[in-house]
Amino acid sequence: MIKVVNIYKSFKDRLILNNINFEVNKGETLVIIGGSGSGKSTLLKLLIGLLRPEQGQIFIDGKEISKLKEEELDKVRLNMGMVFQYSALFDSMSVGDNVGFGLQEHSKLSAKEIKEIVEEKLNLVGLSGFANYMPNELSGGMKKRVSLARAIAFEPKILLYDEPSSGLDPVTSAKIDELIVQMQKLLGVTSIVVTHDMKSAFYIADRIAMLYQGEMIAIGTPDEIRNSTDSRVLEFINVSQIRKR
Ligand SMILES: Nc1ncnc2c1ncn2[C@@H]1O[C@H](COP(=O)(O)OP(=O)(O)OP(=O)(O)O)[C@@H](O)[C@H]1O
Repeated sequence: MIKVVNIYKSFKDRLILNNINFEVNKGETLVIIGGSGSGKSTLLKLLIGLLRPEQGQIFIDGKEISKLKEEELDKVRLNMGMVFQYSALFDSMSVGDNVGFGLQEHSKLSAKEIKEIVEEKLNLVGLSGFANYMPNELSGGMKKRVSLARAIAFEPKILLYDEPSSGLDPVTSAKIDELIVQMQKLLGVTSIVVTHDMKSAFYIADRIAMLYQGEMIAIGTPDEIRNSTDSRVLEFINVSQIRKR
C-alpha cells in the first residue's frame, strides 16, 4: 500500500533523511518513533507530497508520487487523511463545517448529503451532536477527534497521524489510541502514526520503526522492538517509558 525506496531529503546542506526504505501493508498500522529532529514529520510530509525528496521513490497504492504534478498529487491525496499535531481546525468554522470542508471543496455532494456524512463521521469519533459547536468550545482531545472525523470524511485508504496524543492527558490520550485502533478495524485503513509516546506506540502498532539522526535504525513488531539489542533503540524506549530521578 505504501512503499518508500531509497529516500534522501535535505534542507539546505543538512541531510535530514538518509536512505529511508520501508513498506506498510494494506490495513497495517506502522508507528514511527524517534527523538526531536530525527525527521519524523519530514517523512510524513514527503508521504503526503507536501515535500519532495532529492532522491528515491514513494509509492502510494502502486503509484509513484515523488515527481507527480500538483493536480495528480491532489487525486492521490483524496485517498489519504491526515490528522495534524495541533488539530489544525479552522477556528472561524463550526465543527460540522470543518469536518465537511474537504467534501464541500472536492465533491459534488449536496449540502444535505454532506451534513449526513459529517454527522456519521462525528458519531464514529464519539462526537455526535457537536456539529454546531465552534472549535474554541472544545477540549484538546475533542479537537483531535474532530480532526480525525475530518480526515476520514472522504473514506481514505490511508490515515497519517502526526503526534496524535501530544498535549493530551494520559486518559484522553488512551482514548485517542483506542480510536486509532477502531479506525483500523472498522474502516480497514492503512495508518502511519508519528509519536513520542511509547505506551501509545506499543498499544496501536502492528510494527514500529525508529528514526535516529535521519536513518531508520530499526523496524519490527512491538515485541521485536522491545527485544532489540540496539542500545539507541533501548535507550529511547526506556527513557520514554520510565524516567527516574
Ligand atoms: N522546512 C524546513 N527547513 C529547514 N529545516 C527544516 C525544515 N523542516 C524541518 N527542518 C529540520 O529538519 C530536522 C527534522 O525535522 P522534523 O520536523 O522532521 O523532526 P521530527 O522528528 O518530526 O521532530 P519533532 O519530534 O521535534 O517534531 C530538524 O532539524 C528541523 O530543524
